[in-house]
Amino acid sequence: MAFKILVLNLGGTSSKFSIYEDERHIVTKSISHCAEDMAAHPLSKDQVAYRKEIVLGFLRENHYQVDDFDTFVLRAPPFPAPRGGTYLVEGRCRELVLSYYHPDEKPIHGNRFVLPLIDELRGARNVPVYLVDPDMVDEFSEVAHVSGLPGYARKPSIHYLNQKAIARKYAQDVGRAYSELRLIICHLGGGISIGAHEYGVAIDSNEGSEGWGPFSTDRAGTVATSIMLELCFDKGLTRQEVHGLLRGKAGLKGHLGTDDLREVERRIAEGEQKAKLVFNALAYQIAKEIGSCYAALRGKVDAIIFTGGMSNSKKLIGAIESYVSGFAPFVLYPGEKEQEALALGAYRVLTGAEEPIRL
Ligand SMILES: Nc1ncnc2c1ncn2[C@@H]1O[C@H](COP(=O)(O)OP(=O)(O)OP(=O)(O)O)[C@@H](O)[C@H]1O
Ligand SMILES: CCCC(=O)O
Repeated sequence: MAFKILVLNLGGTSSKFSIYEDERHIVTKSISHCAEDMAAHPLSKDQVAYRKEIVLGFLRENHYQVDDFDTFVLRAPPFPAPRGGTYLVEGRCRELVLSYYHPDEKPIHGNRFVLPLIDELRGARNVPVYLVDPDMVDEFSEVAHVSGLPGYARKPSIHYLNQKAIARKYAQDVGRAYSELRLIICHLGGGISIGAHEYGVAIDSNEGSEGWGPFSTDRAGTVATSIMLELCFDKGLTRQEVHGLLRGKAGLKGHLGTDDLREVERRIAEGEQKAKLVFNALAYQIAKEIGSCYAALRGKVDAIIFTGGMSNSKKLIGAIESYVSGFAPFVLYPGEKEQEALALGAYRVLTGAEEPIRL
């Protein structure tokens, strides 16, 4: 009997569900949630209810029931995982994952409420739940950790799961080992993370979740200290309001009222000058971040790889290329390899090929 694996990958604005039987992909459904649906389910607990119904619909469409599954595998929230691998969600690991769930607050990202959703789905059944290659695995070099503020190290926040899966896929496609390549990997999704990978190790990156780097669909990216001070102390805003502004009402959404790059492209095609300027600024900031990874890799780069939903945009890739095309060849893997990476990570531990990590 094959192991039946349900993969749940909830993004900020998207939901991706897959069913695998052993290593075999059966079906995937990918949904981009429209702004109206997100607004109709404003709190994290509302999102649990909303997306649970979508999962159940996906199972019905494909003639599966929740009880058919031997395991659930999830994209993890950004907890400080000590290393890459497959984590069993029990004990301390479970506590850490649940510490990101704030039912009565606006959700930051789907990975924050996916475990409560699974808990509702599995009920009393003791089905193992796994996480694979969590986003906050820290492989920074020693020098990359040092910030200018003593006591506050620079820390990575990259789409670790997808960055690693894409790096391995590229290595396989060119018939080389990931451990012998120097790569810049640009995950252009709801969030943007750009990583410098040196011989199989992500030695530096921007802070894709909450911090420095390019702005993204709805996040501000780098913000000057003086602006932070003004927001925190001069505007009478609460901590939650400042956070919501920087992550949720910034980036494309802040400038143009949409976090959908396809809509931005449509508006540019209709002649909207502001959309054009913001689009060009996005490409410019991404190119500059690629430049910083290029420096981290001492200018020796085998490929600059693009992945994530926004990598589908030929216009965006073209605009980035106009700045950094001379650095290294561009390689495109639009979308992501996260579903497969999650399923195979769970499969390895189910079959005993790998020990799960327990915290
Ligand atoms: N064909 C396309 N052309 C242009 N942009 C696209 C296309 N498909 C998706 N996008 C854009 O990609 C972005 C969403 O990317 P993606 O689905 O990878 O994000 P996510 O999974 O929600 O978040 P994250 O990648 O941070 O986990 C949106 O801005 C969307 O408009
Ligand atoms: C690395 C960024 C992951 C997220 O979108 O929070």
